[in-house]
Amino acid sequence: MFLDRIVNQTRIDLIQRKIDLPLEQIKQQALEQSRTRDVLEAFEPQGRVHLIAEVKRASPSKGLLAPDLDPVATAMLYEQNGATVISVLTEPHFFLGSPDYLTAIKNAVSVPVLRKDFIIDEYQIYEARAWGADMVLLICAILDDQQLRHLLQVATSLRMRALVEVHSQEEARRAVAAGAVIIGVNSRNLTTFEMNPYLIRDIRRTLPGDRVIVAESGIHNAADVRRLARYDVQAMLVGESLVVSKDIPTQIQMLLQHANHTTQVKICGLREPEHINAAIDAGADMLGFIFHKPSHRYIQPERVSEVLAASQSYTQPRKGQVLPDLVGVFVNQDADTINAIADQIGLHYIQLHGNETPEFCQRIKRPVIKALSLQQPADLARLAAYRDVTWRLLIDTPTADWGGTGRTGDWELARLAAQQSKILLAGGLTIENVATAIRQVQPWGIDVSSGVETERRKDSQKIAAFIAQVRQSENNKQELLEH
Ligand SMILES: O=C(O)c1ccccc1N[C@@H]1O[C@H](COP(=O)(O)O)[C@@H](O)[C@H]1O
Repeated sequence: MFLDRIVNQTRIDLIQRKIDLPLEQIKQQALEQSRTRDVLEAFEPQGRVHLIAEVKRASPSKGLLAPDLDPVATAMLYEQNGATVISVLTEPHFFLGSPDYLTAIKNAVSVPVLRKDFIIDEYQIYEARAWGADMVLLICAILDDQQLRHLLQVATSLRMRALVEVHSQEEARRAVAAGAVIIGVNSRNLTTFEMNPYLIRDIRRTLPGDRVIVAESGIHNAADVRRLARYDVQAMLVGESLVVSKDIPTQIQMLLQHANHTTQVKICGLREPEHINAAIDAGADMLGFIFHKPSHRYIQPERVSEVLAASQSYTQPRKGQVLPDLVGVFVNQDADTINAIADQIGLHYIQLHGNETPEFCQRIKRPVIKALSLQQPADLARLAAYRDVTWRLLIDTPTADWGGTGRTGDWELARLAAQQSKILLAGGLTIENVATAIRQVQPWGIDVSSGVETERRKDSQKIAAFIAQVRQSENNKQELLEH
């Protein structure tokens, strides 16, 4: 198995390196280095997704990626185009890395540098520092609890930061218990090389809010990074899609643009497989199901699994396609019922569209989208009480029917709300008005139901046209930013 092979090889290599340069000497070299560059400072401002750009020639899962790559020139290009941290492979056998690359890169850039390697011994941390690294990778899968704590403590004693990598809930729990501040969720299983793009979503919501989360592996395109914006990661670690790119600056700008300035789209009130297909094929980010019985869009909870199973796009996504997240919409139901339905269907978010209080939101065991309506500027003050106990706020048109009425609200008030919080804008959005809404309100996401229906039934063509319109308005925004 790969992980065993690489750890064995690392042990063998270490024996020789420790003979060539004993621990006391490498420690001395480490201590003689100038101050580390602080990764956590580099991750300011919070609320945006930073890029850790990786310099690697090869990987065991993909083979030779970029045989002619110039490590220093590539790292400089990364920095010039907005990378916050440079990750450097130093492992020579499987990744064709080298300590020399790390030192040369550290001298050529002004951002922090990560030693990306299979660290199993404190000696390697002193080495990392001696070579110039500001941060080290610690992989939970190859360390027991005692080793993890010890290596974290050695890194801290050298004023280095550690990126503690996990690939399961159990490893995430261990990382937190060991005191890891920066936790990387690797979508790739290092034993089988299998990818699980949904792992970050599931692990993210169990991690304490005060940890810095890094998404690792398999980050290639706009849809990949749009998802990361939903999981509130502070950084994405990207290697392969950069080193194989023919145009690295454009690839970096695309990743950063879509991770930080894209508009999330939720298509709500779905009840039929063909409309789920249409939403997925068009690139919807979230699918909403209404569990409010008086609504004509009501769907029985047990029916949701059936319609998803009958949706070909959901059960057999195209290669590389990542499925949208599932949102359940509830109005003034009790928390136990909501939590039970969420578990039963596997909902990812709960939208509360009634009079639910901030205290009630805290009883929901999934990230909460709280719908609020704004009638006058004074109503903006109500948002504050919900901000810390919800995942996102949703601004909908005030109506007696709670929502889904097809009526637009006050976009000026919504714009003010969007300046304070990441909001979803809902209420009367249509193919015709959505571009204006995005331009005027600048919401984090938009939510539509009536506007993609014909005679009270979802309309696949309208769903596709609506999402295309949103993406088009983003392209226009990008062009405006560039000129
Ligand atoms: O759509 C419904 O029937 C509904 C019922 C009760 C609460 C919320 C509901 N829908 C939400 O309303 C907006 C969509 O509004 P519109 O139809 O586009 O005007 C969205 O947040 C839905 O989740």
